[in-house]
Amino acid sequence: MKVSDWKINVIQMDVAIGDPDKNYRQVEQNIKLAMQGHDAPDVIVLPEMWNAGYALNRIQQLADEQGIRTKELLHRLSKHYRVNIVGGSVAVKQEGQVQNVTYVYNRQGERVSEYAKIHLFKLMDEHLYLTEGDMLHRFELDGIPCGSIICYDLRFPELSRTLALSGAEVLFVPAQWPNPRLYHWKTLLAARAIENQMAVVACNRTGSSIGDNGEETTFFGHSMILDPWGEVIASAGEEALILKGTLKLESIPEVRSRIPVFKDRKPHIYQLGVQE
Ligand SMILES: NC(=O)CCC(=O)C(=O)O
Repeated sequence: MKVSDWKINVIQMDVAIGDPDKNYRQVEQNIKLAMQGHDAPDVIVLPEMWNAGYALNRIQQLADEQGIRTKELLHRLSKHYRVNIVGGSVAVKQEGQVQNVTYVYNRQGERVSEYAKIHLFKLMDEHLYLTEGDMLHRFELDGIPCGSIICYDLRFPELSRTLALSGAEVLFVPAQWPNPRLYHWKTLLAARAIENQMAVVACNRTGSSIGDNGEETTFFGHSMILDPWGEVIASAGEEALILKGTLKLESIPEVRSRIPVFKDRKPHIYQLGVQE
């Protein structure tokens, strides 16, 4: 099935630090809420590290062992509601190592993607507690080629370009991107959309957390849905809500033919490096 209008719901929620039970409950409630009424979405998107938050000192105990709890929840809800779910990301423990992992489920309840964050964010000590991923993944939802990255990965244009070159037309970006870097968040999201001529769907958490070091970090929300021209289709403020927007998928080939960026690339020159 290939669709033309894709209804997206972005769950911009607070995350209770170090309290997975509360977070699994509120994710389930939010997904149920999104599916109520006549305007049900095609895709639901969650934020980064929503199961445990950045309780990194305790992450070995709090992380989802083999991702079992998260996979069960996302499988059950995507199948029951026949909705695609880009499951934000969760802390997952496998063979003693914890990674920041995105699971994606299609409407049939099948897991179609698993991606571990590649660039760990040193300002939030991720590199001290987590193990980085080493592989990008392209997947399809409703016949639409998609890719996902996580938060700090957004600063590395190589990832979204690699995904776009592999055919991805929609990029999902779950995040816990804090103050005071709102300008970077908005600008980088628009840049990734414009340079890759792809739609970008970004889900940032809201609220605040007191970390293990006793410091409070506040998150500004501002989840966004952008079209492949970089225009904002929908944008949230700082409060918890479900951001709704519709992607017109036919605009992707239209934008790509208007300015043929991909045809105009010169990879043989990029590979030569820089002459000094
Ligand atoms: N959770 C993250 O990766 C945060 C990234 C961030 O805040 C940034 O400025 O980059």
